[in-house]
Amino acid sequence: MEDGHLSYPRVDDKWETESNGMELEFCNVGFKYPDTDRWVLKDVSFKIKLGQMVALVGVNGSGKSTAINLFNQIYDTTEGEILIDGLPIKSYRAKDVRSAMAILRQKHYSYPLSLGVNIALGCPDQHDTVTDEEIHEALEEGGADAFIKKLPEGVNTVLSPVRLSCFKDNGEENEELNEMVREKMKHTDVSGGESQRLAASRTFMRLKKGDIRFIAADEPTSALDAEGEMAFFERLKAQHGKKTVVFITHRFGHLTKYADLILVLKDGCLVESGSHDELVSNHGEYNKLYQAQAQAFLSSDEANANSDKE
Ligand SMILES: Nc1ncnc2c1ncn2[C@@H]1O[C@H](COP(=O)(O)OP(=O)(O)OP(=O)(O)O)[C@@H](O)[C@H]1O
Repeated sequence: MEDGHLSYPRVDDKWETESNGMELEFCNVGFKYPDTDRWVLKDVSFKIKLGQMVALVGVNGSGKSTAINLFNQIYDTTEGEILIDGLPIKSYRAKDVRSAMAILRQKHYSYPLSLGVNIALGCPDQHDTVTDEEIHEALEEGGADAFIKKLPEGVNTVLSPVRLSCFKDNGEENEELNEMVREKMKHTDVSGGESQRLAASRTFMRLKKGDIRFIAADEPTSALDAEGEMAFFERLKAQHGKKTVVFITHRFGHLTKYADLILVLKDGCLVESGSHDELVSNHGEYNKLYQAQAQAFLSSDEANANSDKE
């Protein structure tokens, strides 16, 4: 992709003072992954205002994560364009725009370094100036502090160490030293939910440093227990009005009801947009997905009455 020449954030009159988020606009965006023929996004248009909290919903494969990949300039649009703060995304230096974003993805990786360093790497440019206190705060915010305290080596634990081998001068492996290294390099397992808490902590660390204006969270709580999910949502809600937040979720409830705007994707098309109440009363795709979950909490009489209404 060609890099732009403008620095971000913009430094002209209006945008210099407007630091409470990032304005994002999709203008008739169409997208096919490289070397494929299928349109994954088709003629998608929407605008997200500064400081808004937006939910991106839709069934599996509807194109939600792809939209985040385009915000983050992992790929270029095939058709249409994306505007940031009123200008085409391509006119800015990609590094500047990415530095203003914190993206919490579905798949996250742990580097073969201590947990503390993994969290500090939330801000790669400044990881060596991060203090122990900041790491502990980020772990608390991501809900990872309790399980890390139980690990014998705490924040110094290395989850997946690199496998090392020791050789003698003659090129044969040195079994005695290998045994010592194996002992030191023991693999520590964490659960799916714990791993998600670590990824969230890395994102909260990123929010502490630098000028982050946009947060995207792709199914950030899919593996969390109910309490962990609620705590994470509260942390995210605290950013409302200060940063622009987009989250992808399959769980309809707490955060979707609170969102300023819900965008509903189906087969790569934006089929609905509005608030929770508006979309429920539309009786369209959102309501169908919402009711599928809500029915599980209703008594059988209420559920029957609802299905009669549909
Ligand atoms: N790298 C890729 N190359 C080709 N096709 C891809 C690639 N990544 C995703 N796709 C396809 O694009 C479509 C949209 O995928 P995407 O991950 O955006 O959906 P999603 O709505 O986020 O799904 P989910 O709810 O399952 O996470 C899917 O059909 C998927 O198979």
